[in-house]
Amino acid sequence: MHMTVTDLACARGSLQVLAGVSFPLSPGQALILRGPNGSGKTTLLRTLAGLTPPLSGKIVAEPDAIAYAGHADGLKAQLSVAENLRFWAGIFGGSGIDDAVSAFDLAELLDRPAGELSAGQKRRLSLARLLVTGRAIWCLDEPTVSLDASNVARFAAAVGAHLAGGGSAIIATHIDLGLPQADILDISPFVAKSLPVSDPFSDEAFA
Ligand SMILES: Nc1ncnc2c1ncn2[C@@H]1O[C@H](COP(=O)(O)OP(=O)(O)OP(=O)(O)O)[C@@H](O)[C@H]1O
Repeated sequence: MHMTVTDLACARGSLQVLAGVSFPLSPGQALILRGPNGSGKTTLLRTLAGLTPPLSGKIVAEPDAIAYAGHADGLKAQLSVAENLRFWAGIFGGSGIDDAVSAFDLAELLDRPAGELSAGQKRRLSLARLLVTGRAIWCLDEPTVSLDASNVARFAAAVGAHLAGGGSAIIATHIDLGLPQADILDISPFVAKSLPVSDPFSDEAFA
């Protein structure tokens, strides 16, 4: 599924962060966002995912094409691993949880409450939810935080399989994910002078 971003300007809180961001994203393509701390990678991903309205510009994609995974794991602590996955599969109308369980090696953890998992296990469960959404375009913000080397490789394999199936991904990361086919988008040239926004949008309700 294609996405086209044209001349996008994005804000966070009361400040404009990015201006003039344009890129196409094709089925099978991974785009790695690079840029120093505070340059606007999270802001761009949140805007693409619809959590923050753009100041101007266009994002053209099919409705309900995007799945977003941000810094927070977003798990239901009292529910088990299996219940969390089934919950999200129900929300997104996905076909089941087996592929997600296997891709992120969660079989041994299925009956454990999500709140009692280690940080890396929570992250694996959080990322596994992407597979149950059935959505084509993954917007991922620092997805490998808390993952050890073997689980970074597991994540890269899941992204590779998603791309091979015609999906696409935009990933903000400071590490090398081992995705040789990925393209790089350095957002530094698009960093806006910190202009105040006339009608600030508070996104804290989503936090
Ligand atoms: N909740 C917020 N309210 C207001 N401004 C914010 C908020 N979160 C971030 N910012 C500001 O928005 C700008 C862009 O931040 P953003 O988190 O998008 O950068 P980033 O490239 O993802 O950074 P990092 O690599 O540190 O994760 C920064 O100047 C930051 O201080």
